[in-house]
Amino acid sequence: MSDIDTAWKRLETEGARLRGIHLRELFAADPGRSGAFTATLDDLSIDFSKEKIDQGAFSALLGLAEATGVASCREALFSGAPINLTEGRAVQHMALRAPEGAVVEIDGADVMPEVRATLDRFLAFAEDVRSGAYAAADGPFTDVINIGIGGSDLGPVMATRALRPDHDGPRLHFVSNVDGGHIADVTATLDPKRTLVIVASKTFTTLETMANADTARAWLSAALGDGAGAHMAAVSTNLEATAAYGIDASRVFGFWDWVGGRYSLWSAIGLPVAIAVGAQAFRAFLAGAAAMDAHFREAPLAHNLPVLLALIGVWRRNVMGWRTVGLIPYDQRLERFPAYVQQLDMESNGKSVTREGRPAGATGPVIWGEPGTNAQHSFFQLIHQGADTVPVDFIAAATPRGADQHHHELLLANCLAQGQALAFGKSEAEVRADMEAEGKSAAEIEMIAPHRVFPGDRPTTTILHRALTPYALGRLVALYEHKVFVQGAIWNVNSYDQWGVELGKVLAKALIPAVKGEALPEGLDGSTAGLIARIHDLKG
Ligand SMILES: O=P(O)(O)OC[C@H]1O[C@](O)(CO)[C@@H](O)[C@@H]1O
Repeated sequence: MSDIDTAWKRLETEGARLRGIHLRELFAADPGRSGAFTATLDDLSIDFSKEKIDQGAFSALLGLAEATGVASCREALFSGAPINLTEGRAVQHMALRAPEGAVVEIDGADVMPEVRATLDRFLAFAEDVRSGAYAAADGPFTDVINIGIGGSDLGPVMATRALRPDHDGPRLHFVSNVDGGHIADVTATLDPKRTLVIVASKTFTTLETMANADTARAWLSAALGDGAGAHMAAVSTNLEATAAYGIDASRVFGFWDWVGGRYSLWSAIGLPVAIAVGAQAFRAFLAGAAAMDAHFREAPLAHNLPVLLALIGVWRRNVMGWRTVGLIPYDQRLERFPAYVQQLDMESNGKSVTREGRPAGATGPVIWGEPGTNAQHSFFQLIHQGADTVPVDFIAAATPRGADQHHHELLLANCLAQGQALAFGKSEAEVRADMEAEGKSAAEIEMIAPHRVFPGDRPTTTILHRALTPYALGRLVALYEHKVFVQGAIWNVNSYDQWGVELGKVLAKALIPAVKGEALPEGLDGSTAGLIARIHDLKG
């Protein structure tokens, strides 16, 4: 049996043992377990004491990390080796936030001079837009539309909303969906004469983005004629395509094929964020991520935050067999964080073959979520009393930014209460005692009590930091990036390709003529042909 098989076997044994032990019992046996199962980096902590693990399981998880070579995979990542083997590329988004003086070599060449020059250039442009040094014909830009999708959209949207207290630049708007309603609704409220449009696309070929860019250009041209071009900027790795599209090179900002789309927020893809919050705050955001990079690279596995978060995920997914994870920020400004992590995690580790092309076991879980406390009043019912166990990550800040302290205390109390209720629940005996104290009749108690029982034993991990500053946001995003990397290493999948999105793109292109009313593609299946016929009927 290989070391890896032995490590998995040991975990199975630990899982079988712990499955039968309620979280209440784990806390009764070791009331101080939050000390043992909390890891910190400065003001950031991860408390995983409400997960169904104990020291035996924890040490088995660390054994798995060692057996699967997480530490050597981590070195390969930072070395600039082409670990994205299906595309023959290095994975080096960390270079985009590397500190002053760092040298990062890819293919034997230091990429940092170019990275720094591009960062300086796009931050200078952001400052020019903010100050009005680069202005619209009628005065400073009041509004900016970022057109992009996936990694060219979710990161900028998420970060712009998260950093609302730092937002002192022009208003930001985001158009991603090819649904014409999206761009129509955004442009309806804006003045083209005072709006800058950024077309953000790593490939500059994405159907949705190019269709929206064409529509935006037509909207600008209708108001500005030949002046429309001055209202457009682009971010891409495909500089030939941006030139062919006619966007002036002075407003085109590049990045590199060793930056995956869902890891590109740190590159010029972050331009809209920089326009919103300014260069200084953007640099603080990068510094926060760099601090997490240094921690991830240097900290021993047992105290390494991304490694621990990844191991908790492996325990939930592979040992306990729970298939989804709720990501619930108790922070309204992180409202798009679950969607951001959803792409980061599910596009990276939603794989079913190993790096060698053989069948992989259970890999990336389904990630979803909404901010608390809203989540409590919608789907938390199922998490408390549903038939499935749904593990949850909570994220909260100890202090608010630009918001009322009293509200924040209510928010935190709710976050903590959910973790308590999920872990410890409320037994039937407790429910009956409460109902008796409320003066309910024996018949009513008999009928209602089972419905009021909370089984508990439902795991949560709580991530806490001081405040959601640009630095803290950078650190948080990098935490999840590296967690995804560690899980990919353990599952032995390539976390950096996304072939699974390709087939739909090809099929959609082939169907466009038929949807427009031309001939159906040859050999089209009966269901799709029937749906197209129905669409034409309904169009009339
Ligand atoms: O930035 P691009 O090249 O337009 O791609 C957008 C998104 O599309 C994807 O390639 C998936 O289709 C994502 O990985 C990417 O973030």
